[in-house]
Amino acid sequence: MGKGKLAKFADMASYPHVFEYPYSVVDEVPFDMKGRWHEDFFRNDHPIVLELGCGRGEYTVGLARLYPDKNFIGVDIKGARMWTGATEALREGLPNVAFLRTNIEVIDRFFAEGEVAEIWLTFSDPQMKKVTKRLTSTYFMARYRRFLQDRGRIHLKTDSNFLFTYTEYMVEKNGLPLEFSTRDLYHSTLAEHPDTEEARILNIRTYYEQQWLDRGLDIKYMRFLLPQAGELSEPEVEIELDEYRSYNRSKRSGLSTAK
Ligand SMILES: C[S@@+](CC[C@H](N)C(=O)[O-])C[C@H]1O[C@@H](n2cnc3c(N)ncnc32)[C@H](O)[C@@H]1O
Repeated sequence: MGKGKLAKFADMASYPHVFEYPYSVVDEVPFDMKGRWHEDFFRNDHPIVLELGCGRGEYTVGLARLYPDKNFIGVDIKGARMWTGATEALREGLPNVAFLRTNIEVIDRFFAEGEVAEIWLTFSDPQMKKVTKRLTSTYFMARYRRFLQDRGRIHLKTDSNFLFTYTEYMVEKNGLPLEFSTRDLYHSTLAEHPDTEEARILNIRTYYEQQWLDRGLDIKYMRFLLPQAGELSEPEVEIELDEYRSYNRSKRSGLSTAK
């Protein structure tokens, strides 16, 4: 039988590579490692890559295996999910993996200016009702800028047409350099070049990704850079909502488009 939540939480509290700072304690407990992840935890100067909303941490662990010369930190608020990746990394003895359990809204409290090289957003909730909750909104981009290197790379892998379309508009409106974009990952680039490094990276499948693939949905992927210069502005566009999300989402607004 699998472990229950309490046993997972106990494991997490004892893991040396897991840092737990949910919103409720973040004001009271100082975080001494801001600006010191290289020196105090990884003990190298390799680039740091975050997976925001990592769930079970498939990308954090999968990328860490592929790139021993980079450091990976999975971030999520759900400890029982994160336990899976954290336990795998520990069992394999991966020295380049950490997990941070916190709310992404306060992510800039944990990293100093320029400390992070790349961000992965994997199957993030599209947050169709509220733009400031969307992880690719300019609200979050402004936060990422506080710790991401100039022209740091952001990867978005998603099933959501809404989130992908919104992000395309956001990138275009702000003139962010777009490195790559596809609306049907597994029937285009990867199928044509299965042996490339890019294919190895993009073939890592997350828990949510597998569920959407099983339903026959196309997986979308884009990669863009976030320069430090220039003011960011929100795109004012109406985007069609993802209808299928109503299957497993309890509340819907009844609208068919959103900004
Ligand atoms: C749809 S799941 C995707 C999980 C994983 N990336 C995957 O593909 O299987 C979204 C994840 O983001 C986390 N999340 C969403 N908003 C968050 C926030 N503001 N702060 C921390 N975690 C958040 C949730 O807890 C959840 O695990």
